[in-house]
Amino acid sequence: MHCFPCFSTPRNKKSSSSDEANNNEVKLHERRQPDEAEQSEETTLKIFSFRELATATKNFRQECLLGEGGFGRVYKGTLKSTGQVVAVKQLDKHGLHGNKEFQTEVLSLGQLDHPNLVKLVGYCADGDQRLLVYDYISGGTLEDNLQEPKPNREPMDWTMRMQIAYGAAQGLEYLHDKVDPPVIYRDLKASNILLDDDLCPKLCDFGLHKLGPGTGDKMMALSSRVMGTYGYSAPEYTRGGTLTTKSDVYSFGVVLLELITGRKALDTTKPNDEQNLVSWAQPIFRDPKRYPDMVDPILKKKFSERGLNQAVAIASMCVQEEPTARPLISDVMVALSFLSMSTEDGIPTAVPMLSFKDKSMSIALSRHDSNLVSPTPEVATEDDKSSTSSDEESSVDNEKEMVNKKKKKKLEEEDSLTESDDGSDSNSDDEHEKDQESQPPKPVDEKNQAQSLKIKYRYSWEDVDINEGRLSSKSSQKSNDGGSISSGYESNKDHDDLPKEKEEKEEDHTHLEHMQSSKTDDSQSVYFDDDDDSGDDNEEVSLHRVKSEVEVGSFEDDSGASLHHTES
Ligand SMILES: Nc1ncnc2c1ncn2[C@@H]1O[C@H](COP(=O)(O)OP(=O)(O)OP(=O)(O)O)[C@@H](O)[C@H]1O
Repeated sequence: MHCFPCFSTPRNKKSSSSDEANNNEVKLHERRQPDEAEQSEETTLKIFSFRELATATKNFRQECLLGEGGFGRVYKGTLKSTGQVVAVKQLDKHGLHGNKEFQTEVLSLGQLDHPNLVKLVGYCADGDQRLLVYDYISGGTLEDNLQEPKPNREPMDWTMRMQIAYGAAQGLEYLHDKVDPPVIYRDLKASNILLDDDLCPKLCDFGLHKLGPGTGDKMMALSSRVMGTYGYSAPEYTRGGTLTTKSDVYSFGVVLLELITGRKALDTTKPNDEQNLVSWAQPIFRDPKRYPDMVDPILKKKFSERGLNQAVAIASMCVQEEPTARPLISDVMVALSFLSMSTEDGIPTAVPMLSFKDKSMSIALSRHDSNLVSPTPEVATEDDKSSTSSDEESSVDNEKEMVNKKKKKKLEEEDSLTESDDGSDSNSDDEHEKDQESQPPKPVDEKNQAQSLKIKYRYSWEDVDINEGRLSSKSSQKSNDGGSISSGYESNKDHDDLPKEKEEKEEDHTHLEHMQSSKTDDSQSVYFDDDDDSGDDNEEVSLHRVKSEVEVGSFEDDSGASLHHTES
């Protein structure tokens, strides 16, 4: 897959020179990044004369016209000085800012720099002409690629679609979280996502209005004309015009749905009840058995059930009516980073819930994938609900005993296998593991999750290296056989593997602190919370190279919560 190189995080360059104009260029200091307050960046925007751009676009000839949008016409051009191919956006004159305002806005746009954003190369403010010059992106829009695939191009497969979603999420995450003040996109849609020749997505048309500082949920008042496109606009925005970063998350959810289904956000050629993609999808969200039916038929069922379930779970979270219920784009991005990985068997690795800033994403995904949270019935009993801490200690002893018994049994089984296998057992573990991984995920009994106090879980963690531009993963499980633990995590593997794997993987693990499991009022929910105020550190760990042993305590009930929390 060619797409990953452009997904890497841009490296910040240190600024050394001044911001004064130099040789037809304006040098500026980049907006401060929140995590690098003392570092400033330098970016360069070219100032073009109208004549230069007229030459580049053959005098804005019709044959160079790429299209026309809400802000004006866009032409393809070639800069005479450098030979660079560009897209020149000639802004409609009516309602344009004055020169100073325009420059201020453009200069701040020029500071935005991310591999998943179309780069602003320069601008022209000549007389009453206002033009923006962007890198030309040759692969067309996502909308065109989905709706009218080029004859010489294979239709986008499932993994490619998830990679496009992942790239778009990265661009949006940059605007929301890495730029200060955050930039609300306002008009995210499939026709504003351009694809390069490698199908790497680039968001265009962002930030054409300056946004004020946010409070709370980065709520920002809409100060200028209403934007957005029907079918993509969040309901709160359509109703009252209030824009937040969560409005962008809604639009992103619609784009993700388009990638999954191959349908348009709004398609007036369809029957009434199918015209609006979100309205059509809502009842299906509640019925996972119907998920395969919503997938783009062009994919010919070439997708994994787990990947589909999780992608639909993410999309359905994003398009929730209530903005605060929608996930953060950073969590969406993390989830998609896992769903977009190519694996040998085509089945995406399970998403480690530790990666998320917000619990809601873990909950939604765990409902769709027993690899994330899967209770084992063997130790969960009704009586356990009223257990005391001494009960729990003895339960730990019982668990240890059980683990030891299983370990013994497993060793005996392996011995007999070795004898009968004539030395060919070197691969047997791998094969055994593969067999188990290929098993369909066990359904999650959510009720049982919430009620059981002595649920044992094992956690399936991933080893991810996003920084190097490639994503690799391996799964491992680990249990706890010591310490006052009353619960752990469970993957979709059998418990029988547990002790052996523990021995094999133990030295690889670093410890992730302060994980809790709690029961909430909502009997459907199991929360995995980060108890540490410095949660960001943990997120940082999980985003980059996650090797963690997770140990989980449990709440007894809502009233007399007895939280057990052990670090080892
Ligand atoms: N940097 C670019 N490289 C290549 N094509 C581009 C570029 N920017 C815009 N285009 C193309 O120019 C056309 C007009 O784009 P523009 O973004 O102005 O409008 P739109 O996305 O069609 O509508 P809207 O204004 O509602 O977003 C589109 O077909 C778009 O794909």
